[in-house]
Amino acid sequence: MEHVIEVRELRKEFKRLIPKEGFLSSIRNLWNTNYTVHTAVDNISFQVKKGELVGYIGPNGAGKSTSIKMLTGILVPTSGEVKVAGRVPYLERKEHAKNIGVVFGQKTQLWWDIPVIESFRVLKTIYKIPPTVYKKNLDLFRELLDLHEFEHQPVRQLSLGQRMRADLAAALLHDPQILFLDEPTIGVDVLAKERLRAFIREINRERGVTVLLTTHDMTDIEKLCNRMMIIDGGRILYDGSIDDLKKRFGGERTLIVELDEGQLAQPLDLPHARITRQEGRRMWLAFDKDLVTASELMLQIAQHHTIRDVTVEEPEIEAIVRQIYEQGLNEKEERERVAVLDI
Ligand SMILES: Nc1ncnc2c1ncn2[C@@H]1O[C@H](COP(=O)(O)OP(=O)(O)OP(=O)(O)O)[C@@H](O)[C@H]1O
Repeated sequence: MEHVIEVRELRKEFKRLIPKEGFLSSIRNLWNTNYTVHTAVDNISFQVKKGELVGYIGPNGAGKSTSIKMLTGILVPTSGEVKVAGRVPYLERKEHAKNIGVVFGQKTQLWWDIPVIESFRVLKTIYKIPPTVYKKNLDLFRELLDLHEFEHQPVRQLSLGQRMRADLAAALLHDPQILFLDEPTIGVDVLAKERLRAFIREINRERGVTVLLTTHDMTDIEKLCNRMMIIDGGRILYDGSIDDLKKRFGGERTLIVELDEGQLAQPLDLPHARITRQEGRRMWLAFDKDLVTASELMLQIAQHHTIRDVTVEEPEIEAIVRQIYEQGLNEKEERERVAVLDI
């Protein structure tokens, strides 16, 4: 299958000034040539197939925005290769722009003071969108995103959820093959999030638009993506399916059993489970699913106890990801490599 994003050994370093302190420091800083070099993206490699919807996650400062900026052509890499739809983004910015749509949740791409529909018309001219394509897309986005509610209002008057809907539509008017979404659900309420997710799913499935989604919201990832990449300290720590992530790092599941009154006096003898919590007649039993299944555990308990109710809790993706960030961060501290240059 065709790869629409190809990244090989991609690296981005930023120079940071080491400020001089003391007498006349602000003036002396004008001639300051002491820098530290910070590696924001550290030789990452990955490929994305046409039509994939990939989650790109990582803690603050991990290198997500820097990588997205290299993929969209805003930043020039320090070294390595990047190709999007067969083009090198920073070398062919104009042609590249026709292939991609970009939404930054924190910052609108629309003009603040003019009505949304006028911004769309400007984009139609900039991207030379044929009238039939423009009309077809606008009609569809009006229907899917209820744009008519606010399309004649200037962007500055819109709620955050409305603004995201307008930004999503704007990013897709020119039929791009690839959509980069940087926190598209940030700050919007639960219902509005659902609506944005439904739209992203629709354009991915129905139009085959490849999506790279950056978010801190694990529900976005669970509801939208099959594949997830975790970046930290500029390196990719995980690249695979969410199911595999749960299998590899999910560790324990929990069986919650509610026993009949008066049975708690008899101890539970379960070699492959341990009690992690108890409230009244309810017990939380952690178990490794590779050693014992939930139904085997229930049978073992039922030999000596009467079970009134039972539920199994899956490991939460949020907790797994938190664990990976914590472990990753420890490693990162060990390999902190900051070279001081005196240019
Ligand atoms: N223009 C710049 N100059 C110097 N350092 C930078 C610059 N842009 C980013 N960095 C640094 O590079 C690292 C990666 O930043 P980046 O913005 O890519 O992180 P992120 O994963 O997008 O974080 P967040 O989730 O907070 O948006 C950070 O340490 C950041 O301070």
